[in-house]
Amino acid sequence: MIRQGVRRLSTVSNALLLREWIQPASQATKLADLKFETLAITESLSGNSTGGNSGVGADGVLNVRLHRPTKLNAFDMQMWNELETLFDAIEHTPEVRAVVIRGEGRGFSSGMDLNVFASMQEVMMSIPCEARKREALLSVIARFQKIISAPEKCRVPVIAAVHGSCIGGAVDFITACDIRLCDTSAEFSVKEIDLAIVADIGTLQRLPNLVGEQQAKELAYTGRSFFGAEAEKIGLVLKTHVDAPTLFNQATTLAKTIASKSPLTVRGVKKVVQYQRDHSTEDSLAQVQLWNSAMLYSNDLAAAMTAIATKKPPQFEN
Ligand SMILES: CC/C=C\C=C\CC(=O)SCCNC(=O)CCNC(=O)[C@H](O)C(C)(C)COP(=O)(O)OP(=O)(O)OC[C@H]1O[C@@H](n2cnc3c(N)ncnc32)[C@H](O)[C@@H]1OP(=O)(O)O
Repeated sequence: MIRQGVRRLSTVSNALLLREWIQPASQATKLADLKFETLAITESLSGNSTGGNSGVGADGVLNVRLHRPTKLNAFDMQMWNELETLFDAIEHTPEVRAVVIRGEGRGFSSGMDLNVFASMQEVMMSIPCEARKREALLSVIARFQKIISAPEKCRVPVIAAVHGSCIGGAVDFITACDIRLCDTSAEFSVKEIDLAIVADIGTLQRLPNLVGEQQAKELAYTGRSFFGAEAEKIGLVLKTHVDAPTLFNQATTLAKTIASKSPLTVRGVKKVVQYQRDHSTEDSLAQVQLWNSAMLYSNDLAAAMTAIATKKPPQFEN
């Protein structure tokens, strides 16, 4: 009797834990339960925000703001940690179908908080062994890279809506997003060269794919500022809008459109497009064969067919 009871208890908890792996809903990482200081989750993308966290809207769009407006949304350690937590929580919140991210106040972000560089040096200097010091620095750079890569790894599309300054680490961040939109006030700079740093958290890896190697090198060698119109011309952003309200409106419309599509299919498109970037056409065609032979016959296909036949919008599960 006792052994049977033990077996049943462990079967139940195994199933529970497995279900969390498949569709995680752990309270600790649910978006609505998180409190952020340097990020704000807002009902809409427009208007000013005083912060707060209202969770994801019924439309499946998560509106995120970098929220240190008095410091031009520079990434301090709190913000790095919160971005990591945010993207982890998005994976654990199935209702999120698309993410839009913007900056609060005067711009998107002025990149790494310069105080972090000073703190990094202080922490590294406190490690007496040269090898361990370098090992520690390597692991710190790897952690920054992981956080910057989070939008690319995210299971849903992430749209960056850039107004005002977008400097250094902020360029690293937006190049890992699926789609970048901006307004005419957007001012970009691959600023690391002016700090005598080889940009090391993503820009030099992703920017050449977006704008071409020669153009990426010119921007990274000079650190010069360039504005929305040029960013669109060279292919860094998809579109430059006339002003910030229009930008936020258009970003929201795009996110809502994406969120209305089959989430399973959107996830597939993201994976397939990402795979083709890093593989040959032949390998990528083979990958999509596998994807669709596994995923084509979904409830979403049936819902889409019914929607076409009945001329009613389809309803998809997350
Ligand atoms: C392992 C490495 C990992 C990551 C590496 C990332 C690399 C980078 O991100 S390099 C780029 C670093 N960023 C910068 O160099 C930008 C510095 N800021 C500026 O040059 C200017 O602030 C500006 C963006 C040109 C805007 O100028 P302005 O409009 O005149 O505003 P300010 O008065 O200068 O700024 C308002 C307020 O914000 C503070 N602030 C702005 N940016 C930063 C920042 N990056 N770090 C820390 N603080 C910043 C600025 O000091 C002001 O604060 P006050 O308290 O009001 O003085």
